[in-house]
Amino acid sequence: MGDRGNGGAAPRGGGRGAGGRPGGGSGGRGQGAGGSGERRGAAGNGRKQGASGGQGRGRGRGPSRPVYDEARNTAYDLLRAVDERDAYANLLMPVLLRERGLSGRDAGLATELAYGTLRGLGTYDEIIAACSDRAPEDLDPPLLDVVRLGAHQLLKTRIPPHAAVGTTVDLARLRVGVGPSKYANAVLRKVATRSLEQWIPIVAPDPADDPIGHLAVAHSHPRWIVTALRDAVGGDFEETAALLAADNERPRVTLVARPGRASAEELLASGAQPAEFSRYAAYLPEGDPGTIPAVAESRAAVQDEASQLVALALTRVPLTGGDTRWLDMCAGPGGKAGLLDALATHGDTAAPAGISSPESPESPESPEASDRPVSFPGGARLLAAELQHHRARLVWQTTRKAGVVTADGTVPAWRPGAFDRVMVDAPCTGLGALRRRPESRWRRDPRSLPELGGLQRALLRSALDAARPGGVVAYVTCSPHLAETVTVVGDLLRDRDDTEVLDARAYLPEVEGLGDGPYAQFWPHRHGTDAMFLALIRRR
Ligand SMILES: C[S@@+](CC[C@H](N)C(=O)[O-])C[C@H]1O[C@@H](n2cnc3c(N)ncnc32)[C@H](O)[C@@H]1O
Repeated sequence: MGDRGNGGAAPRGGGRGAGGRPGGGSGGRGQGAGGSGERRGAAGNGRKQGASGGQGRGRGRGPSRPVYDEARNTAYDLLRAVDERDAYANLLMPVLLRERGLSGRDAGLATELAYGTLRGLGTYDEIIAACSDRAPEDLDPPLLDVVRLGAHQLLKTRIPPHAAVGTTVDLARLRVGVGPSKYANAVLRKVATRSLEQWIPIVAPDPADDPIGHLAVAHSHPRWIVTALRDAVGGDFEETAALLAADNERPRVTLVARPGRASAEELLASGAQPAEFSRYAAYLPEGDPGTIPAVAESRAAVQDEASQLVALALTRVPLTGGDTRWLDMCAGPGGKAGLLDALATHGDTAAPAGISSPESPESPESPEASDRPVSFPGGARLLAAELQHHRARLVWQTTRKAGVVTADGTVPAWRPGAFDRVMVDAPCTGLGALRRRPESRWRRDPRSLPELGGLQRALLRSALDAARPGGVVAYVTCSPHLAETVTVVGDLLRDRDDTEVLDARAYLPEVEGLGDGPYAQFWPHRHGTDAMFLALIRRR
């Protein structure tokens, strides 16, 4: 293919244009796969097929009736809902699976196809463009989604090419129309002529000319996100590529055993596997977490390990004086509040080596003389605040002893200096959790950064005011974007002489590779966690 010149991976059609780039420059590369605007309604006239592979159907192309494949139709419906209704894939998919009675292999296939297609569509659109005389953005969005689904199966799964093409053409016939199905067939047969590794150098910009554009296409991320992540890892392109690749992997399911209510050992006995970092965590290799008794009874929950560790780090900072009043200022839907509530009540019952209990003989006589991490003994109470009432209700459901209020953290409903420890898990772009929300990279918009930055600064300012002298604040984002992390903290603290930044890494002795300090930055490619950022700030 000739000079691409445009460089950024962004979805070319289907209305998911966040961070998109103009045009697409796909003209003239096609080899004649024409399309038709013909479109039909929903599925309904095909023969139903239970198995997901689409093999052994003993039919030729053309006049035979298309086979209805529940897994692929479900994946397709999810893609359409994401496009048409701005649905959240991770919320809608479990509903669709339940409604359609899909479980086991078929549920796994539907999920993999939908999520994988959403993650990879930046790359797939470039390849589709190279195989067609029509730019993806000029296709009818339903047809584009079908072709993307087919491309994903051909390029990123072990589904045999004939099954990937055959089932996709059937899907197109049933859901989009006979004419479009011919177009899908022609394009996918061309896509199938090369592997993903062979297509990348053809469709992506030369890395020597445009390294950001190359990574954007090769790893299916919008260009602005590649730039932001490159900056966040310190400018190293190899590490950026590793991070982008990790964003395209399915995240493992991590459980948290809430202290005093469950233990990691109990989760292991229920089929989970030992976790790498948190003493309260366990990994669930397969199956529905809701079937684990401790999870069903809210004594345990699904929670990324970095989320657990930033909450733990806040509780490990030694304090002078009382330590009974904690605040979670942005608590909804309640993941960190659930853990903080249990820690406040029962204490850090499973502290790792390197963390002493405040009473232990090796502790300094006055813990406040040292910044050495300590394990909290229990006996505090959490107040959880959340702006949105429906999210505050979720916090109320997930906590046991905490007080829960619907409140704007920037307009405090509490008096200044009221708390010993404050968590502010600020609203952010969520660039640290792209693995979890497959469509989110295409929805995020860099233009939201200034507004978010203003809110993040206001919340951190209010959190510092809410902490008493000697108290401690954790500023957390699920984004490594520098504009949401070090810039926010740096800007705010420049004007305040009543604060001291602690080395957050010292409170996470079980984790290496958290950066140069004083902040701690988790990474999917290093730790297998979300890219969570933590700053610990002591109020003087
Ligand atoms: C990143 S989420 C918090 C996640 C939560 N800590 C957890 O672990 O489940 C940020 C939350 O802040 C809430 N929020 C946004 N603006 C707020 C404000 N001014 N005051 C309090 N909460 C706010 C959002 O509604 C959202 O629920």
